[in-house]
Amino acid sequence: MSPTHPTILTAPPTPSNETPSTYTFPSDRLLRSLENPSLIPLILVACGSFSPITHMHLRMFEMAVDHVRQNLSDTYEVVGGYISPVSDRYNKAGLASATHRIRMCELACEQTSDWLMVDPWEAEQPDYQPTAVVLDHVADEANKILEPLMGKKVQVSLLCGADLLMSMTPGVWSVHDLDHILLTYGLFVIERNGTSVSEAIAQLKELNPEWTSKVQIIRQLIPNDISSTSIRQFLRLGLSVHYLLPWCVIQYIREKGLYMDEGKEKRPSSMPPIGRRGRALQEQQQDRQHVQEKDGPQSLETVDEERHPRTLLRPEDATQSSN
Ligand SMILES: Nc1ncnc2c1ncn2[C@@H]1O[C@H](COP(=O)(O)OP(=O)(O)OP(=O)(O)O)[C@@H](O)[C@H]1O
Ligand SMILES: NC(=O)c1ccc[n+]([C@@H]2O[C@H](COP(=O)(O)O)[C@@H](O)[C@H]2O)c1
Repeated sequence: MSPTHPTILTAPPTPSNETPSTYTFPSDRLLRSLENPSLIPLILVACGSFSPITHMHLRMFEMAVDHVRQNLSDTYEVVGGYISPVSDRYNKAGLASATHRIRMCELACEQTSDWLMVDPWEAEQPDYQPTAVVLDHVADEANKILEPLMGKKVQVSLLCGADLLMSMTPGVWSVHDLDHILLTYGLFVIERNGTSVSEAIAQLKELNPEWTSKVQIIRQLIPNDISSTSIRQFLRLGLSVHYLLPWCVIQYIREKGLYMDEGKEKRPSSMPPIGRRGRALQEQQQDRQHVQEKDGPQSLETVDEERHPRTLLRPEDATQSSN
């Protein structure tokens, strides 16, 4: 256990594998056959808040497909991609309701992609579902459909940004889940401004040298630093978010009046109130310079510690981490 992580006081409810009766695993866009039958079919799953979904969330999948084609073409063929929005039980400030987040993701996938899908299973569960359980769910459902058609098991992998990789420490994740995710599924990690990938990898290696064997790092050749937090801040300030997220999502946000006030957003904002913007922006730049001089490059609003709530352990691990 890392001594830097506080004792977990609130254990989440026991993960439930009950599936609501109306639920059907979305599979209409899954490829049913492989172009090269000797390869392993690969499904990418991105877990997160998606509040709201941005162009970068969608682009992560395209970057991962390019990465597979360029570096792993002798092993994998991508046959599907899923976005799995987290449920309302996720203890994070500033989230729209799961219903809205699912719908925004669906609109974005329907209108900007011909292969991405949204799996609402995680968001519709009454209890918080650890990411390991979500990946198990997708692997089970996808294999029910594809294994008989392809005669082999599908490999499911987690697609995420480097900040999520950096959060992978006992205290935020259970050791059992890290073991399961990193050894069974593997990770496709998109580098992200504010997180040192090499530091994150070193941290993971120190915990268990085997854990990095299935981690693929994807460089951002055209850096894109969009975050949902900055979109929410822009919306509150009445600034344009055009070209940062799909138009259909912008329309949905306007129609439903989402992200217009501070709401539950408690995390310190790096965006100043509109009247003081000029001066505050100046201060922000000075701060940023100070932080960069001190700690290397990072974005003020996206320090990893603020990004991920620390109350996601399974009950048995909460006990572990307080010892
Ligand atoms: N600009 C980005 N570069 C790399 N990865 C990203 C980027 N934006 C989002 N991601 C990744 O997408 C996944 C889901 O993101 P999430 O919904 O948490 O968005 P976010 O922008 O990080 O949200 P928030 O600002 O609310 O913390 C995470 O693994 C996150 O690291
Ligand atoms: N223990 C876990 O399974 C664990 C820990 C931290 C984050 N996560 C997941 O990572 C994602 C993080 O999303 P955000 O970046 O929006 O906080 C969420 O889907 C969350 O469920 C899972």
